Amino acid sequence: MANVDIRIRQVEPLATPRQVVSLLPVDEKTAESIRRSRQTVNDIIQGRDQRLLAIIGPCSLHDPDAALEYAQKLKKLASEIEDEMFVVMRTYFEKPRTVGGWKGLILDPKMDGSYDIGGGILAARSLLLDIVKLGLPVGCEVLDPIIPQYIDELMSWSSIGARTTESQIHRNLASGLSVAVGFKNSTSGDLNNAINAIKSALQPASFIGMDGEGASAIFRTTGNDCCHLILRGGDQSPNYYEDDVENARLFMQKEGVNPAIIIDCSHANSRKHYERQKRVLRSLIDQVSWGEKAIRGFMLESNLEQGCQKIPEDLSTLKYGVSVTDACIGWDETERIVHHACDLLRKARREGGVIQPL
Ligand SMILES: O=C[C@H](O)[C@H](O)COP(=O)(O)O
Ligand SMILES: C=C(OP(=O)(O)O)C(=O)O
Repeated sequence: MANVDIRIRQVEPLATPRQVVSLLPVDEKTAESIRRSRQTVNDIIQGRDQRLLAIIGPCSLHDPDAALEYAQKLKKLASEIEDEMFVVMRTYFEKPRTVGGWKGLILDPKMDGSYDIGGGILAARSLLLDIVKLGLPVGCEVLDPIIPQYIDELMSWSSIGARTTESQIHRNLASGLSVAVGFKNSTSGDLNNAINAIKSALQPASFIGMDGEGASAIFRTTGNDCCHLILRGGDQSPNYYEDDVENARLFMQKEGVNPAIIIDCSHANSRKHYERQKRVLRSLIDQVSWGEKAIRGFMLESNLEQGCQKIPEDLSTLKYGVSVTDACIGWDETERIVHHACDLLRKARREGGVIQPL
């Protein structure tokens, strides 16, 4: 008996990226609209477009019908506020768990521990295609380094989560992704790892990956000049307050990186109380109105219905439009607070560009 793979139970074939892409191709009109939205995101991150990047959507997507219904509502909202905000739908299919739990639609689309990853990749790509065809850009967390081969041409923005920001594999990946990449601060609240990640991903990298044909390949990247910091709060406290943002900006400037900051209204910034996201949003809108230029956008965890639910044994009892991971604000509240935020920004601009601090 060979001494290899002693802890591998089974190895199964998986469709190559090329096969999946040819089954679910993107048409030229949609590809062009993705190119444009990527450029807008890059312009916001690099300070050429003064609007806020608004990354809004469910903590995770588990039901394609509900996700598409949500996307239709978000598309309408996006066009109502496009003078102040550029909306990207949060379309998260991979969930990094603290210990365990459902790991997202790509890994476990049937939500029963069967890990039908082939089915999950098809479901995710098909849903992303439906959403981008509405003219709504999408953004995902990149967790597994191979998955981008299957979906990255559809994304306009991406993030590296708090638990992987320190990982060289993810930094290398970010240096080669076609989109702007936000690095979250660590779960402890430490910013060093994220700033180091931004510096690292700016550099060209070489790493081993899988190409479109499913073969091992060496990828050599150009480096990514659209990486930015996402403040998500830490174990001890939130980090969206004025002092936190100022400190982060000064730190980034000192380290010679573009001071582009996105504020995550959820996670440790809301202390995982979904209804507190609106106070984070209000604070960052005030800071932008007072002239804080480093804030380039925000993230909101929002769904059709508020709250969250445990995944039940009997999946037929799942509540429609309710998150199965972190709790979200519901749609009506999302519309209300985002409209309110835009009204405040418009008012600030009318009153002379920005409202001066006292
Ligand atoms: O955004 C989702 C969660 O905060 C993240 O995946 C960690 O979740 P967990 O602590 O419930 O595992
Ligand atoms: C997992 C997430 O966030 P974080 O990495 O900040 O915990 C998330 O945004 O879904």
